[in-house]
Amino acid sequence: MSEPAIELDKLAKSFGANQVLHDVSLSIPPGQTFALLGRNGAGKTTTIRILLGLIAASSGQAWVKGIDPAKHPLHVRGQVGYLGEDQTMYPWMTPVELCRFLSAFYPTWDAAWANELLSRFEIPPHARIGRLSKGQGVKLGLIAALAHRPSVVILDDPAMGLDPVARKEFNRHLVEHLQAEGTTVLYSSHLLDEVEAVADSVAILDQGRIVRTAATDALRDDVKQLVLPWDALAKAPQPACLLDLRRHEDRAVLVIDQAEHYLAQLAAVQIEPQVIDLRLDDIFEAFVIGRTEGWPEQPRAAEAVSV
Ligand SMILES: Nc1ncnc2c1ncn2[C@@H]1O[C@H](COP(=O)(O)OP(=O)(O)OP(=O)(O)O)[C@@H](O)[C@H]1O
Repeated sequence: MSEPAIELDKLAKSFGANQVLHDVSLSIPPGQTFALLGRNGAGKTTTIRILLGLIAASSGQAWVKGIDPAKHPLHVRGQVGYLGEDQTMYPWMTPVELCRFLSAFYPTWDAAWANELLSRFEIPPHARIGRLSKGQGVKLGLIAALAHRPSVVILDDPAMGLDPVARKEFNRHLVEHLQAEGTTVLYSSHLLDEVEAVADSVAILDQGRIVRTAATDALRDDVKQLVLPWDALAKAPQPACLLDLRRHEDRAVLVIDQAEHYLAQLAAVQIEPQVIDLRLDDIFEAFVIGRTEGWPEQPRAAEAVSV
């Protein structure tokens, strides 16, 4: 098996007394498009900054293409295409000048592709960068990150600040182009419907901990919403992987991980709930804000309930 393009092993990070990453481990194979999902403050940017050697982990290790960013930060940054959340570029240059400037640093700079992206993204080539709109600045940052054709690309919320058309352009064209080229892409995002369309795998980061990592399709297969009469819960085994439990009038609405296993347990007590497929945003929500308390007491003598 080939070496992972990106690997994290039990990464922890504290800022003073505030521990913001706990035991974060990940392995991303080459060519994969991997989305890091988390609410504000979950630790996405901190993880990315450690991967680029911009900050040091408190403990644990990270590797990009086998290189330790804590020891060789410049080597890693030379190999990776990176777009940060608050990328600042040289405001006095024009986009064309910036591309020329960057091409001197990267022997692999693809000037033709940079020009094609400048025109596809409708960036005024000769305007001062300081005068560009926020979205134009993000697009220019993407070009700067990608035009040296790195084999690993790390993007911190690349769609932030882009309008819906530009986001589609990013997802449909740019990410698909990178996928076709076999580039490894790690990106953080809040826009889950767009992630769903392109990410091979996702990790859900909640308060500095990875609570689930899976191939996007497998996650949709594993996590389901089940609807059954509330009274049936008393006869149902309590699920080991309950993510959310709500009562809607006389019905119980559950979100369950490893749903297939739990459905078999329910079938054994003659309960056949309605099974509903979930989108990635609902799955994410169940993991990070799901409520699991309130399971009814088991009755002393359980009777079979059919629904
Ligand atoms: N330099 C720093 N000093 C102190 N605390 C920090 C520093 N950088 C980040 N933090 C804290 O670490 C936590 C995680 O922040 P981080 O920026 O990694 O979150 P995020 O998941 O990227 O959030 P967002 O989606 O809002 O960008 C937050 O509580 C933040 O306040």
